Amino acid sequence: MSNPLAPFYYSEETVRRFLNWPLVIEAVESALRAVVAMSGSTPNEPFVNQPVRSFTSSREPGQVLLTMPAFVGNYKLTSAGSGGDAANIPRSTLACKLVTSFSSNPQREPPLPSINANILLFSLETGELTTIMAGTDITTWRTVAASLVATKHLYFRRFGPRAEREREITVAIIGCGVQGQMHASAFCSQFKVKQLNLYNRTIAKAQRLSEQLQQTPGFASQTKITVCNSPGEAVQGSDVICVATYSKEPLVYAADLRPAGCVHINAVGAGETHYSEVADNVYGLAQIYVDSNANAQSELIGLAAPITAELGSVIKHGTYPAESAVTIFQSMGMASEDACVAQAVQDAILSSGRLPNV
Ligand SMILES: NC(=O)C1=CN([C@@H]2O[C@H](COP(=O)(O)OP(=O)(O)OC[C@H]3O[C@@H](n4cnc5c(N)ncnc54)[C@H](O)[C@@H]3O)[C@@H](O)[C@H]2O)C=CC1
Ligand SMILES: O=C([O-])C1=[NH+]CCC1
Repeated sequence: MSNPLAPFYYSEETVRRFLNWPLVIEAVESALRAVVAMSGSTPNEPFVNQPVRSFTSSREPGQVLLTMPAFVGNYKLTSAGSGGDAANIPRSTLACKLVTSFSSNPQREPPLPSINANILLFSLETGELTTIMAGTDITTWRTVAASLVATKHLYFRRFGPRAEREREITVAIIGCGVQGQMHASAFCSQFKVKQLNLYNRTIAKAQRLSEQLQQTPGFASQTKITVCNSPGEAVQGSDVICVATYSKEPLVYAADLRPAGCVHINAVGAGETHYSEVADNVYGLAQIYVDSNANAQSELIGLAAPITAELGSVIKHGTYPAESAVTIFQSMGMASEDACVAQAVQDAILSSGRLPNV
């Protein structure tokens, strides 16, 4: 019998209470691994059916609606975060994220986020819509988690299995909007960041982020923060670079990278194309990793260099880059990441005994 209360609704405020790094990182890593397997290729292994997402332009340039469906089969969520009876049981999720990107929203009065999302979860038995979950924070957290996972496997693991806990790094954040802010705080909380370089087109925004970070309880006191006057200044001497803007012009150039290489770049944002923030001469010397080859084929047309591999295959097979490599994680964002995180959040909410429709 249908649930008379369906679909359940979980607000942004409720979702936020259940987001934490172990839960989100585990769910995102599950999605990245699962996407490597084709549907039904190995029985009982995790797999993803993820058709290419659609982009619908709205009234003005810079206003777009993305439709992001995914089925993730046979994956496990074991972290304490997802908890309850659901822990460690293979599960499957059918979901669709609807997300808009309106790049001038932060200039509105009052300002609004550029990215606004909702995630729909469907019954595997009947196909009915069971849950609508606010997805704006999930989008931010899962995108940052993908960068954290990429940095662990494409940068730190070059230096051994414990390097992400032991090795001190300098991190550059280019673009201090919603993504840049969370990249900055997450990288400082998850890794040993000795130097954090912040750059934003409007410098005051980078200065505000610097002050906020320093006032955050528990913020790593060993991290020195520098607000930079140019992206080049932020990039120079950095081991890890996270770039998350709407720039149609390159902000990261080869001449600014450490001459000895040994650099990892998380290319998160986009102008008209995903790869416009990083110069062709960086792509030319780098190994390029993506979240999904299938999405790359339709969304990275014109990329200046070939793709090395999916991040999920590096995680699965331990095929880490050489120490001196320059690597780029070209993050596009995947529906399967949203599906796995939304499922983990729903599990955590239900195991807490919290009532839906809040
Ligand atoms: N890879 C993924 O999975 C995801 C990627 N994104 C992308 O990340 C980027 C940032 O998103 P949010 O932080 O939510 O946006 P936001 O609007 O909060 O921040 C954007 C930042 O970029 C800066 N910026 C904008 N245009 C610029 C330009 N032409 N040159 C230099 N700086 C510029 C702004 O000053 C602002 O601080 C966007 O391109 C968005 O589409 C967002 C969500 C997921
Ligand atoms: O994956 C995602 O949600 C997005 N990628 C670019 C804009 C939003």
